Amino acid sequence: MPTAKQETIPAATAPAGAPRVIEVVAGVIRDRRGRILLARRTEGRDLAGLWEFPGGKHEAGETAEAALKRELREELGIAVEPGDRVIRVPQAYPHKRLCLDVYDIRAWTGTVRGLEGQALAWVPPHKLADYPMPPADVPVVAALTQPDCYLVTPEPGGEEDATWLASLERALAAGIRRVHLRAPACERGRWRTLAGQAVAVCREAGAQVLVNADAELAQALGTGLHLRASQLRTLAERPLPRDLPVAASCHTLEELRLAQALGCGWAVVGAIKPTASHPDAMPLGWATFAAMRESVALPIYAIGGLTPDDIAEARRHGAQGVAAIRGLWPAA
Ligand SMILES: Nc1nc2c([nH]c(=O)n2[C@H]2C[C@H](O)[C@@H](COP(=O)(O)OP(=O)(O)OP(=O)(O)O)O2)c(=O)[nH]1
Repeated sequence: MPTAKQETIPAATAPAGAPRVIEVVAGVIRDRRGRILLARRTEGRDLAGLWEFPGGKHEAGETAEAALKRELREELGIAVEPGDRVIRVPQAYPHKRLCLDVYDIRAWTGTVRGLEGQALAWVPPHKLADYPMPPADVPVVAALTQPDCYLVTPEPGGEEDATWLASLERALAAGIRRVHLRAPACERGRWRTLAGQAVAVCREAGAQVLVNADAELAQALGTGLHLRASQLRTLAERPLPRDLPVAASCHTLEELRLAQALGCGWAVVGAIKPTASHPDAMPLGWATFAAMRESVALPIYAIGGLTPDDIAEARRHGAQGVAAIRGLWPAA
């Protein structure tokens, strides 16, 4: 992963007439119990009352590392050693555009104090989402608490079901913890049985499961639901209860906005690179991905010709990580 020592990267291509992008750097500071420090934005400032990761704007000519060290000394009275990047989130607000570049703090010394009158809270990672935060922080919290790989299953096709299930088990053994069960070409009866077996295998491994498109099958199996982009236009409300995840595949900003309005937990956007399944499709590329991500506050996986080797690049453009069929399915 890149570190804060690296130079600032230019933001996504700005739409014509868009305001200049403000570079903001923030740190994930942990205590010995693994809790993460949040600070509350004080009255009279933009986004007052919301909780944030401590940090602030770059001063002219400053690197991310220098800005982070200065901000955390001024705001909290601590000396920090920045580590790996968590995620860099391009985000548009109604009156400004910023890039929130978030780094893990590898080590720190001193006593944490709110030197600017800000309230502070040490928060266990699983409780971060309970704190009201600015839109740019939604992908940050997801990056800290949710899987960076989202496996999309390949069609079983002519393969034996047992062989396909054994491959799924190998993917889970390799660390996959979020699975999209997808086989639109599979005969329905066969798929219902195979999907049921796959859900059992995923649960055994502690992985979260979503089935593709079929809300009835998701309800029957008690899984989440991954919507096709076309379904976003037909649904008036979230098709599952709140405790079950709903996600969506999106190709346009309009679809991303529909996914957000519907209450999807995350989206998948691509194709970033050319893929074997869509060799003639024009790839989106990372800059367009980042420009799309700027306008919603959703965690977004990048898809299309990607593997785990692309996770750092994905995070650098504001993605939660990578979604893939071939890139995450073990070789036979
Ligand atoms: N430090 C920090 N800032 C964040 C986070 N999320 C987020 O949207 N921001 C925004 C709020 C601010 O607009 C900007 C950070 O600016 P700042 O904290 O240095 O400065 P400020 O209060 O003077 O900013 P402003 O009112 O002029 O916008 O980034 C976050 O998690 N941490």
